[in-house]
Parts: sequence; C-alpha cells; structure tokens
Amino acid sequence: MHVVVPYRVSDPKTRLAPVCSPAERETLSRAMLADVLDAVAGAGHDPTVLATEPFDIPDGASASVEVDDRPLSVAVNAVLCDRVERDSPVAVVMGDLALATPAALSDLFTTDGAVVFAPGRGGGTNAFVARHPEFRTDYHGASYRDHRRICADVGVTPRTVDSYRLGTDVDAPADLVEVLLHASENGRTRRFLAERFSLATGDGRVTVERRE
Ligand SMILES: Nc1nc2c(ncn2[C@@H]2O[C@H](COP(=O)(O)OP(=O)(O)OP(=O)(O)O)[C@@H](O)[C@H]2O)c(=O)[nH]1
Ligand SMILES: C[C@H](OP(=O)(O)O)C(=O)O
Repeated sequence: MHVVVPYRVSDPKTRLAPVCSPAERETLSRAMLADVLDAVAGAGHDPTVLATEPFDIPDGASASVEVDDRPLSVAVNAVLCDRVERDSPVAVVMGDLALATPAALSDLFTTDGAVVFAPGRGGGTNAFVARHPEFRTDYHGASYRDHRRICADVGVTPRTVDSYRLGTDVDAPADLVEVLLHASENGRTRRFLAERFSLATGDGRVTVERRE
C-alpha cells in the first residue's frame, strides 16, 4: 500500500494562532508529522510526505518526500490518478493525527473495501484508503459528506472505520486537550505541548491553559 501524508510546510495550523505563536505552530506541526510517520512505519508501511515545498523530514522519522505545490485536493488526486488507476491501493493519512497509532492505522489499512474512510470530527476526512480507480478527493468544508457523494457518483459504497484516534485531528485549541489526555507520552506532540500547556478544569468542558 502506498501511504501518502499531505503536509503544508509554511504557516501551518493557522487555527491554532489564538494560542500558539507562528514558531510554535511550525514546531507543533512538525512534531505531529513525525508522530504520524512513526505510526505509519509502525503499521508496516513506508510513508511518502506529499509536501507543498521541499523540506527536511524531522530527525528520527523516516519518509520519502514528494513536492507538489498545487492545492491539496489537486495534489492528492494526482497521486490517486497515478497509482490507483494502475491497481495499486493508496492510503492518505493527514499529518495532524497526533493520536494515531500503528494499531489504529492497521485497522484502516486492512479493512476491505473500494474506499474506506476514517472521518474526522467536524466533517473532515482524516484518512482513507482508495482501491477504486475513479475515486477522487474534494477536501475542505464537510469533505466526509462530499467524499461519500463522490463515491456514490462512481458507484462505490464506501466503508467507514470507527476510530477515536483517527477521528481526532488537531485543528483548534480545544483539540489540544485530546493530545494532553490521550497521545503517547513518548510522542513528540505530547511532549511539546505538555511543556507549554496544562489541562484546565472548571464547570464546563476541559480546556488548556499556558503553564506559568
Ligand atoms: N500537500 C498539501 N498538504 C496540505 C495542504 N493544506 C493542508 N495540508 C496538510 O493536510 C493536513 C490537514 O490540514 P488542515 O488541518 O486542513 O490544514 P492546516 O493547514 O494544517 O491548518 P489550518 O491552517 O488551521 O487550516 C495537514 O497534514 C496539513 O499539513 C496543501 O495545500 N497541500
Ligand atoms: C483537509 C480538511 O481538513 P480539516 O479542515 O477537516 O482539518 C478535510 O479533511 O477536508
């Protein structure tokens, strides 16, 4: 299976700007990418990072890099076109799945189906496997709904894996709570965040606050 991890190199994770400086967003984004690459490797696959510009893979992680500066869906569709049409399945795993584990990814990779989704909370498509030559992506917005429509258009009944770990992408400040609670203590993302933030409990939902 060809496993692709899309990655925007410059000015990443803008929705975290209310709580993280530009430099922190960049370091956090690289930490998440490294953790995702480790999880893919742990599931037995060699990942390829589909990057918007050339960059160095974070120390300790391992991956090939393919550069495509076109918009996300165009770049991913080019890979699907190239690979799946030649009968080679493709998995696309977003680089911000800080809770991903080899086991969670293996469940996705080994689920039979022409198209198998790991939906994200909030409407996105955090990961999928495509084995059908005509499936294409249309990311952003409620892409999980849109991707199901695209499946219907090409006559595919998609399958979905039920995964808290793959369903949790780190987009907004509230998602940092999930990382502090559930990411591996040895992972780069958790270590980076735990140095800067702690959980704040009160009457409502748990949030994060800056350490003194
Ligand atoms: N190759 C490629 N990857 C992208 C692009 N946009 C986002 N990504 C990656 O896709 C994954 C999901 O990204 P998003 O959460 O939608 O966007 P983001 O850029 O990380 O964060 P925001 O600025 O807050 O939207 C992350 O691994 C990003 O690095 C793009 O245009 N091209
Ligand atoms: C790329 C986008 O990610 P989100 O905005 O949901 O993080 C999506 O999954 O469509």
